[in-house]
Amino acid sequence: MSITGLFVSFEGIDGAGKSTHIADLAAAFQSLGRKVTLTREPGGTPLAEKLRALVLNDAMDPLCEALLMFAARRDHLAQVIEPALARGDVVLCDRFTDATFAYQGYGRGFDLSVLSQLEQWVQHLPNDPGRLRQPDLTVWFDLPAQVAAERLATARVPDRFESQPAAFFSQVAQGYAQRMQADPARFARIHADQAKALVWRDVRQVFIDKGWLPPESAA
Ligand SMILES: Nc1ncnc2c1ncn2[C@@H]1O[C@H](COP(=O)(O)OP(=O)(O)OP(=O)(O)O)[C@@H](O)[C@H]1O
Ligand SMILES: Cc1cn([C@H]2C[C@H](O)[C@@H](COP(=O)(O)O)O2)c(=O)[nH]c1=O
Repeated sequence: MSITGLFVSFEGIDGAGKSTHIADLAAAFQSLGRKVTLTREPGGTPLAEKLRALVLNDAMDPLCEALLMFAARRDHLAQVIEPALARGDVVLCDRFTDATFAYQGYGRGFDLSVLSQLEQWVQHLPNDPGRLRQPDLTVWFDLPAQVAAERLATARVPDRFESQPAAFFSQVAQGYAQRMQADPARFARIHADQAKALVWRDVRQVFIDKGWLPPESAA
């Protein structure tokens, strides 16, 4: 019997708490005997990780930034995501294309129609060019920009994005809200301004409601 691959992306402004919960989700799926591919964007392949280092650290204009994000995504899809889904893995991806719309589109103000065109070019399915690869589920960690800034203040040295002002992240958050409005069935919005244990409870519940994880008592 073939197992169907599952593609889940995690989104939110920097410091929203994605990484904190992705590893626990991976463990929950592994305990069910599922093979998990844990990955991130930009990044996930040797080439895409090099592009990540460039976009996170080097000054560039918004078009260059958008092109590098999609170039990294193209390699990531071809080398990691599509093969993993074909094997039947659960792919847990820290950010995907919604981040490009939210950060480059809403944050930087870059033309959304150009981003849509790049999305068509990069994400068409290998065996069905008329369809785009999209996550089966996108978990959006929604956190006020000010709270995220406070969490990150002590956490690490900020990169090009993390050093943006709170106003930038409010625009990015608006971008995520628009993406969710355009495709509500794909999104689960998590209220990330709660204690870690409560955020985890809500994240886990989303997967239980989908029938992808068993209820707590049966786990
Ligand atoms: N619910 C929470 N309450 C308080 N602090 C939290 C909570 N969740 C995460 N944190 C802390 O906030 C910081 C950022 O969390 P995390 O790295 O998981 O965010 P992220 O969304 O992955 O960020 P980025 O996208 O920038 O990598 C970490 O120091 C983490 O321990
Ligand atoms: C995929 C993607 C990412 N970004 C930004 C968002 C973050 O600031 C960084 C990645 O850092 P993280 O700690 O791994 O979250 O990159 C972006 O601007 N556009 C994108 O498409």
